[in-house]
Amino acid sequence: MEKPGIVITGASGRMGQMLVRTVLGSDQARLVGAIEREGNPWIGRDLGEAMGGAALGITVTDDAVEAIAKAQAVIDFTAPAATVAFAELAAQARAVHVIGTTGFESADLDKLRAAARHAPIIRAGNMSLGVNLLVGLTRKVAAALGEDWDIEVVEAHHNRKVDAPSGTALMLGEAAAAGRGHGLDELRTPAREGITGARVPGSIGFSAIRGGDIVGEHDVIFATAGERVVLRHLATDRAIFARGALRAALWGQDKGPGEYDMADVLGL
Ligand SMILES: NC(=O)C1=CN([C@@H]2O[C@H](COP(=O)(O)OP(=O)(O)OC[C@H]3O[C@@H](n4cnc5c(N)ncnc54)[C@H](O)[C@@H]3O)[C@@H](O)[C@H]2O)C=CC1
Ligand SMILES: O=C(O)C1=N[C@H](C(=O)O)C[C@H](O)C1
Repeated sequence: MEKPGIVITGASGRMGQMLVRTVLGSDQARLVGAIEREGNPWIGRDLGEAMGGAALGITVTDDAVEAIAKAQAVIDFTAPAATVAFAELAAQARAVHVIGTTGFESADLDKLRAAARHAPIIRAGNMSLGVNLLVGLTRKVAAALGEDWDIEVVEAHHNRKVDAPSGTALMLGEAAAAGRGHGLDELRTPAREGITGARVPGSIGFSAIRGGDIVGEHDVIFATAGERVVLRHLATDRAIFARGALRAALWGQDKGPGEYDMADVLGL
């Protein structure tokens, strides 16, 4: 059987370039297209040359319709509005859509759900094995510890990140809330500033640090009188996310329409 053809969106971005290298290094997939947004200086250039290497014979395009029409999978780490538009195109092409983009509003998620009626969508705020394991641990620890244990999620990222809390922090917060039998919306504390009043028992708080080139760090802190438990994941290389995304694209090849996440891909 022919190897699945992969199109990468946001190809000039931090994750886009990592994904290009990851797919090119795989013997299980073919890179068949690279998409960037209109006006991006890479448009019309050979992808390999734009990345500072040898020509690859793939021209970076802003014609997403044409590029996605020839793909079996789209790997997409861009921005919410772009991802919603790509989801419609991937659905039309019946291509697997792997979404790493974070920062969605609930209206965006409704549109992704609609697109997933036609083709598989695999979406996760973090594609790494370690974080997806940590999600399960967080759920268990939250369930085991009573409400006298306060839960705080602290995340740190590079100074170019545009959304907060991170997608990963929200995954961890959702897992903690689920461990306590709630949805995150019921327990989430708004960002703190000024006279906030004392902590609401049972609530889940989030803090975001932005600086330098931090790839991604997440702590889930369980704090009670006299002791703390801290669950931590440190990402030091974006390759972990790209490897997870490619694994998801391959896993999705024989799946029917629907919404999936990395726990499905990893069998967790
Ligand atoms: N789920 C995961 O494991 C991970 C998720 N992310 C998320 O991926 C997203 C991208 O992150 P970075 O690569 O660091 O950002 P970036 O800013 O370096 O790259 C984003 C790229 O998307 C392109 N883009 C934006 N709108 C577009 C459009 N309409 N059409 C085509 N291309 C478009 C931009 O031109 C840019 O090249 C963020 O939401 C981030 O939070 C990042 C790392 C891991
Ligand atoms: O923007 C990033 O860089 C990252 N985004 C994801 C998130 O929002 O959690 C995953 C990772 O932490 C890197």
